[in-house]
Amino acid sequence: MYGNAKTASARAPVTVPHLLGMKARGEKIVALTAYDASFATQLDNAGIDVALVGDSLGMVVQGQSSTLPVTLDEMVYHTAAVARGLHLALLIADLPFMSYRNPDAAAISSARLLAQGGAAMVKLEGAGHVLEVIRYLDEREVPVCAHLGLTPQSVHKLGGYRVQGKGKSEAERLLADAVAVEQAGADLLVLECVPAALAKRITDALRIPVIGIGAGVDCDGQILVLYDMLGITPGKRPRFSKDFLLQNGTIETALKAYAKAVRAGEFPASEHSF
Ligand SMILES: Nc1nc(=O)c2c([nH]1)NC[C@@H]1CN(c3ccc(C(=O)N[C@@H](CCC(=O)O)C(=O)O)cc3)CN21
Ligand SMILES: CC(C)C(=O)C(=O)O
Ligand SMILES: [Mg+2]
Repeated sequence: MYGNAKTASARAPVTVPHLLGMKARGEKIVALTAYDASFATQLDNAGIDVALVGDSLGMVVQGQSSTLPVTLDEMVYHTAAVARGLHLALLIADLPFMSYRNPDAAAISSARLLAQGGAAMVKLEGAGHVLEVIRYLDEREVPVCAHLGLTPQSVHKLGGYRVQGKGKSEAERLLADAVAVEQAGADLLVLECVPAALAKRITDALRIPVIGIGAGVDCDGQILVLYDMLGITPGKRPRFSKDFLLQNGTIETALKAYAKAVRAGEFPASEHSF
């Protein structure tokens, strides 16, 4: 049977070494975003492995048009709320825009997310100068999730929310960045909106687990924005998302159906991939 699908009471909390073991054993990692305590408990009850307090909360909770306005105070607030409802899934919190602009800022920001927010890991976007930040945090025992491909905090440079790594040189660059973040000490990598074939190459090249969103079925795990997979995000939803509430009727069964589909390699299908 799949790794973490036992009843909540029988399961042990998910840890960083546990996720590495899951990759080694070929068990898919199931992740979702969460922004409050009530949904956090729903995630735990459904056997979700990883909960991310994403800065996507700026868009789906606050109604902003990008993730850039989200502040560290807001991330700490939501992370602490999620932590109160979460006892099993590994809790990751996004470092918001500019909160990791240099190693010192990143350490101060991460300390707040871990100490006040109760997160077990922080997530940051990009490579380049961010490699030095990852190294600095890793040396200070802060678990780090890297995030490459479509990095929403770079929306103004990218020119929109578009698939990344399409050309040959862009693909090689992305693979090199992925190897570099692992080398710098990242414990996990989120790969967003990249062609499925490239995501598979990157996943095969890395020792650390790769969690995909719009990155095809061959990643070590999947993540979606919770409100997208419950069909409650207003307006246009990304093509890679799927409404699991529609066919399942309750939030509990929708979350369980998502977890089951990811573990069976049935989500994402080709229509959710690039
Ligand atoms: N509700 C929500 N879901 C998300 O997945 C999400 C957020 N918000 N906010 C932060 C970022 C922004 N993301 C996005 C937003 C839009 C697309 C999008 O519309 N993509 C096009 C593909 C464009 C192309 O083909 O290049 C799509 O049709 O899905 C993708 C990622 C992912 N993240
Ligand atoms: C979509 C995920 C990976 C994210 O970064 C967020 O929710 O902010
Ligand atoms: Mg984010």
